[in-house]
Amino acid sequence: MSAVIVAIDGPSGTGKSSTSKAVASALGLSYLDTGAQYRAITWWMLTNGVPVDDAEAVAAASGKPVIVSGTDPAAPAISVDGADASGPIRTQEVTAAVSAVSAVPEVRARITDLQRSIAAGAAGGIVVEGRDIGTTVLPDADLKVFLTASPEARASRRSGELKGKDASDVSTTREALIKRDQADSSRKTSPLKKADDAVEVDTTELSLEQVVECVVTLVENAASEKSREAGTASVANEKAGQISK
Ligand SMILES: Nc1ncnc2c1ncn2[C@@H]1O[C@H](COP(=O)(O)OP(=O)(O)OP(=O)(O)O)[C@@H](O)[C@H]1O
Ligand SMILES: Nc1ccn([C@@H]2O[C@H](COP(=O)(O)O)[C@@H](O)[C@H]2O)c(=O)n1
Repeated sequence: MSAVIVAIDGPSGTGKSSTSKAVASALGLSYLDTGAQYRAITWWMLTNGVPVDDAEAVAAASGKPVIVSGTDPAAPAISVDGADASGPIRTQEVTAAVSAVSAVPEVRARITDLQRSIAAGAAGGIVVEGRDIGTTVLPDADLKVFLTASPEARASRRSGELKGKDASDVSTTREALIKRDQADSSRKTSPLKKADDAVEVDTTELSLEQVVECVVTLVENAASEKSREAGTASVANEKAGQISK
């Protein structure tokens, strides 16, 4: 399969991470969780005493943390200043603060550069998931997918995940998801938005396996199309070369 760049965006809890990891594993592609990077910078702000609601203070500190993301879908990794951050970035404290930090333009500029350089280095192709991948980070991606699901389905999936760890009930989880989506959709810089040329997949009534199957097919079709276009271009170049001889 040719080295495809796949952008998967959508609101919280629609299945972006689960789907992206499974699709990347199935097709031998790299994987990048961009939400983890925004969580990592937020965690750094919190642990270094930067007031996360003070956009100027966040902007001034945004160049300080060294964030390194792994791209193996079987073992997604993220470190901040050399320390493994995969656990700490999933706390409720980080989840509650991440939308404020990710709305700061200086933070987005820095993380976007990082994401583009990781995607450019993925020689075998990559699945990149987030909120603004299709619209801003990789507007020339070979395939853009926008996952959606009803707030009820998303809340019930998340509550199932949190059982035993957190007292959140479905309705509290639902309100928190909606609040985060509103903040992410209404920020000025690169808001959460479906790209005009993205394929929308409503996962409300689908199992994870069905979503993965659907996206794998979309990626395979995009890869075939890319190979066909590359073949057509090389034949055209060859003909142009013969004519100019
Ligand atoms: N189609 C599906 N059916 C049932 N459960 C699903 C489906 N897709 C994902 N899930 C489950 O829903 C939960 C949230 O999925 P996931 O973390 O992949 O979503 P996400 O869009 O990446 O969320 P976030 O943006 O908040 O990180 C997980 O527990 C996952 O196993
Ligand atoms: N491309 C992205 C990805 C994420 N964000 C912000 O990070 C938050 C956490 O994302 P998760 O996928 O880990 O839940 C998210 O709520 C956004 O604020 C972003 O801005 N752009």
